[in-house]
Amino acid sequence: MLSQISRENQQIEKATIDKIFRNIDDKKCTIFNAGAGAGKTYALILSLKYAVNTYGKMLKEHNRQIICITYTNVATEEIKKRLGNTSIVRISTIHERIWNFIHGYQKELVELHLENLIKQVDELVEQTTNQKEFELYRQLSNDDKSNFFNIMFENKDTYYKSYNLGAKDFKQALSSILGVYASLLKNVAHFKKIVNTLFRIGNYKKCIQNIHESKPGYNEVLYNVLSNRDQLHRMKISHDTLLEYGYQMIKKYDLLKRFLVDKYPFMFIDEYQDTKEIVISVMDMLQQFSVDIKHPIFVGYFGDSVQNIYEDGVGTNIGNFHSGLEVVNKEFNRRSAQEIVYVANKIRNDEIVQSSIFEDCQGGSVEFYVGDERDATDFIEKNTLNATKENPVHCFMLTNKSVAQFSGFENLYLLFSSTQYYKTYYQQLNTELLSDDPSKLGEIPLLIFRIVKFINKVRNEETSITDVLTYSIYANNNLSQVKVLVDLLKRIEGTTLLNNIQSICGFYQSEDNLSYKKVIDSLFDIDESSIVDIKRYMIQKLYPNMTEEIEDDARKNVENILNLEMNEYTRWYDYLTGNHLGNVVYHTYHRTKGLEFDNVIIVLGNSFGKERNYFNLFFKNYKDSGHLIDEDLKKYEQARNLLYVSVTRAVKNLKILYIDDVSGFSDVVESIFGEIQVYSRDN
Ligand SMILES: Nc1ncnc2c1ncn2[C@@H]1O[C@H](COP(=O)(O)OP(=O)(O)OP(=O)(O)O)[C@@H](O)[C@H]1O
Repeated sequence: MLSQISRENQQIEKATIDKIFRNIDDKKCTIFNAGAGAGKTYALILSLKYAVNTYGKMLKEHNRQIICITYTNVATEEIKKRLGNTSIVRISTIHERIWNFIHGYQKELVELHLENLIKQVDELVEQTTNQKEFELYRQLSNDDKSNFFNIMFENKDTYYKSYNLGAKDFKQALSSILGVYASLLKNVAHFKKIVNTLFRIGNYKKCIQNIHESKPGYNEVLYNVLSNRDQLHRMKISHDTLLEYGYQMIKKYDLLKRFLVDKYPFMFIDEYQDTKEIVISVMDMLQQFSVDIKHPIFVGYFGDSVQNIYEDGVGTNIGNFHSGLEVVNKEFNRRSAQEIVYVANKIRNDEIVQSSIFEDCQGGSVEFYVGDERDATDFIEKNTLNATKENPVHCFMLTNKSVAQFSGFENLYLLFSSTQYYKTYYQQLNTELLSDDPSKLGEIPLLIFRIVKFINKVRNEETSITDVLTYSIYANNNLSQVKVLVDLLKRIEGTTLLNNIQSICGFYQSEDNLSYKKVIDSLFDIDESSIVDIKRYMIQKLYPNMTEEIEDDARKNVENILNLEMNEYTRWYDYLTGNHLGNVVYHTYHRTKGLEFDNVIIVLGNSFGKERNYFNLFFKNYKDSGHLIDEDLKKYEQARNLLYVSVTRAVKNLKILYIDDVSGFSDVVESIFGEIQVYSRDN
């Protein structure tokens, strides 16, 4: 099955690829927008190879390169593997690339950073003048405001040490220090908001002053790949700010544009649909500029607007940000059996109607069952009896919770999802707690990920030293010093995450080993490497709008997160890093993007995330979606895209268990998936 291609189809496919090659030659910016499994990633690799073979010598002679931008680090590695070794193609995520574009222009970057700091100060000062939490603070005279700030600044240590205490103890710890300003403690949550904001303003102002005075460490902006929060006052930026700075720099400096278009005449972007608009604008700026100076570059976008599953992706709007793109289509499917392609076309229901490129494309299967949520475990068990570790069944689960439960880290998931931050930004859990790309994890999950990764590596006898220690550490120590350090790291122990962190911090305090301190400082990457600071940081991030009523719960929840067994964290870590140990592999729908599996089970239902009516909204409006507007249209398209991405991962066999009633739209379900079968545990 899926092996024989007629000469005619071969030629049609070749013509599509040739069209892309011609556009590369003619520097005609192109969008290859084709359905799932059409071979876009494959075509991208062929295009890269073509550019290398045709232009490699010239590029090398002129010290020029080809750029390929991928959506995740995982995709970067995959393309590197498939392309093979070449120094001419630079493959990376957009963040790494943008940083590479701008990091050499530190004078200009620092200027931009300074402007940003001034803007941030203005915005924070504005908050103190109009937000309700600052009401009492506003009543102070200017002298009192600065006295209050000075007192708090001098007593920063006490403030932070007391930060995690209950409201009563917190007030007690601070009231004597505050003297006449103790009345500000009336509402502890408001008080903390006031002090944190004033500290931030103070930090930013200090940083502005240090930049003006050219103090050491203030003549350079740093980007930390493994952190997703800005520390502007420390001259450190993270992902979003990096893109913003990149955009601003390229917009402002023609010389930089000139350098970039000369250096990189070919740029390829994979999964364009989920790329941020600001990135497309950067590409557009560069291309327009290249035309103006008569050194045209080639920009090629590879993707599928219907596979846009992240809200900040450009999707169908790409034309608004990069105009004049030449569209190349391909309507063959290279991945799946005909039975799956048929279902995919039906879901997509637009002008792209795929047919398999293979003559022997029959023999796959699609089965649609209706059952109960309680049937899911049984359904999966019965349908995976023949699965093996080498040939597993891949189950896409409707909820993050069930993925976590089946993968062995349900408690961790439940604790995070019950925090204030993730209750508010529920949709973010998908990426911020479950992404296989560390750069997409949330701030606290990423901190914990780093710690768990570090502990796992330290405990694993096969880990090499260079994997745990940075170059600067082992290069600045002699062998016996490195041994002392490694022995110390190996003494870190504990059965819970908290025990491990306590053990790490214990040695930090008791041992006089500078290298150890450096390793731990860069591991935690917070103000101070102490358990108090970690807790405070977790509370601040997971409860950004703290009120007195929720303070106790917040503290308890953070304690519970820390008190979870290390084994559970290791299972979460294995899940994130794709270290699958069983015959059945569980996925969130989002994580399956770009992948393909012979046998797929999808557990499906009406709701998705916090949305009660999601997939049912899609099925109900399927026959007449033209009347939908605004939120409903957005939701309809999101549900369609996610369903499309999911079913098109299957190569041969697809089984769907719908865990809600489908009677209101059974005709649509049947027209897409065929006969509806009723699943019952007793059969
Ligand atoms: N020209 C080709 N020759 C041989 N195999 C191909 C070719 N094009 C694609 N394939 C194979 O077809 C399958 C689907 O291709 P690919 O993953 O590139 O599709 P895609 O369009 O990127 O899919 P999706 O959008 O669903 O992620 C892969 O197994 C790939 O190796």
